[in-house]
Amino acid sequence: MPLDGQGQDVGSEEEGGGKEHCHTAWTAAASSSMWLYFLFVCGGVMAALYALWSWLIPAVVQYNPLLVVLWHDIIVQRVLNFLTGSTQPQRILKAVQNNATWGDAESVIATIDNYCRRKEWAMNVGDDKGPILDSVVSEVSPKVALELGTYCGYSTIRIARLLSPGSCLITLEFNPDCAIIARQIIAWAGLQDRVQLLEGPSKDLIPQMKESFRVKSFDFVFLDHWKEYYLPDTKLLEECGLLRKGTVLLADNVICPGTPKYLEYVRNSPRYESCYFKSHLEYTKVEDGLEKSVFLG
Ligand SMILES: C[S@@+](CC[C@H](N)C(=O)[O-])C[C@H]1O[C@@H](n2cnc3c(N)ncnc32)[C@H](O)[C@@H]1O
Ligand SMILES: [Mg+2]
Repeated sequence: MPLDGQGQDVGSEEEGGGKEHCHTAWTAAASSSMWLYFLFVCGGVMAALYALWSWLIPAVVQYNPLLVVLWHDIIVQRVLNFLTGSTQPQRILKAVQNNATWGDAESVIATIDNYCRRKEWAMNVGDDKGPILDSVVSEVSPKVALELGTYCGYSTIRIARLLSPGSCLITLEFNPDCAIIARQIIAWAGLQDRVQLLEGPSKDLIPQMKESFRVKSFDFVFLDHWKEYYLPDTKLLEECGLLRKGTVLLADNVICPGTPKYLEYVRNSPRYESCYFKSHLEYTKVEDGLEKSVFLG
């Protein structure tokens, strides 16, 4: 009996064990297929988000000035700052160090354009308006040039690489974090000897140009700092006697974000002869352009 009982007991245990084993195998199979399904859904969601982030939204917003600023300058930049623990100028410097040839200005320009077209938009004058800037600089062939607003040094490099030996470019930047990066990018392009980067607000530095930096007058001025300063700084340059008959002012972003007061001034003042070069806001399809204004004295 005990044997039978034991035998019966063993038999029923084996049966129970088999059922349990079967049940466990089913649970394992079900949970692994649930996992596979979960991973598949997550992968799909990630792929869709990536396509939205890197292709669909940029393709849609590139036609609208407000959406461009909202998406690229506010959302994407903040997300990348948060995820990478770095600033946009630091990321641009890294792209230059990883991809551009040391001492080769053209390769620095191409690297920055490539990075800003493919990875993240930045407020450089860019590769659409860049050739217009190049042609005006080449035509003027300035001995002494001024740039208002350096950011990472992209336009500084575009201008400085076209200067003849003995010429120089003074560039002003009031954000010290940008100035640190710009110095390194300008050095990477091999142009540090032709460029003097001054840190501080234009309204304080412009009046010091004659005494502290021995500038008689500028042959060329590139205006590309915050748009509300274009007009007051132009008037300051006039008051300080830093414009001579024939000085060429070239102003970026006169349509987007726009500089209506400056445009009204240079287009209506008898002291300037002004013309517009139509193009696009950097790395987008939004209309923007450069205003070239020759100071008549
Ligand atoms: C549009 S970004 C310059 C882009 C640069 N010119 C390029 O194309 O590569 C404008 C820069 O001007 C600087 N800035 C704005 N207002 C300024 C001022 N009043 N004085 C000096 N720097 C200024 C900002 O900190 C910013 O880095
Ligand atoms: Mg600009």
